Amino acid sequence: MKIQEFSIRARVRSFRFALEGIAAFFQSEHNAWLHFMATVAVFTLASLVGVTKNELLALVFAIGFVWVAEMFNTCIERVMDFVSDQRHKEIKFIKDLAAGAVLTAALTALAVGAVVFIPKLF
Ligand SMILES: Nc1ncnc2c1ncn2[C@@H]1O[C@H](COP(=O)(O)OP(=O)(O)OP(=O)(O)O)[C@@H](O)[C@H]1O
Repeated sequence: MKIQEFSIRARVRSFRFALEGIAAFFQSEHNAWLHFMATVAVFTLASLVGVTKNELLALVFAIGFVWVAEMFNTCIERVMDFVSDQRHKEIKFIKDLAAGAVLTAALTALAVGAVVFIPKLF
């Protein structure tokens, strides 16, 4: 593989493609809007009840973790649909595992949210 020279222009281009990817995620996936609303709700609640810097960091990481898991899940679903439009047990395994990863991330975020908010609310 040819090693390319570092170029600010190429980096800016890659960054633009990444932003286009995020925009496409919002345009094509209803789940993106659900995550967005959940993200707004969490930060609104955090500002209302007041959180420490460490609690805020935990919330930011937990939410980012869910966003990243959902985006990779979407990539995996798209790749699988592109590879084959037939039903296949290997595709089922791959898609179910990717969905399981999202669920794991969401449960992790729920646990973080519970640890941060429950003592402040009850
Ligand atoms: N080609 C296939 N072969 C076998 N099983 C499949 C196939 N495509 C989908 N499935 C099954 O259907 C489930 C849902 O797949 P699908 O691609 O429709 O995701 P989705 O329900 O749209 O997910 P999301 O709500 O995250 O967008 C998969 O987890 C898998 O169990």
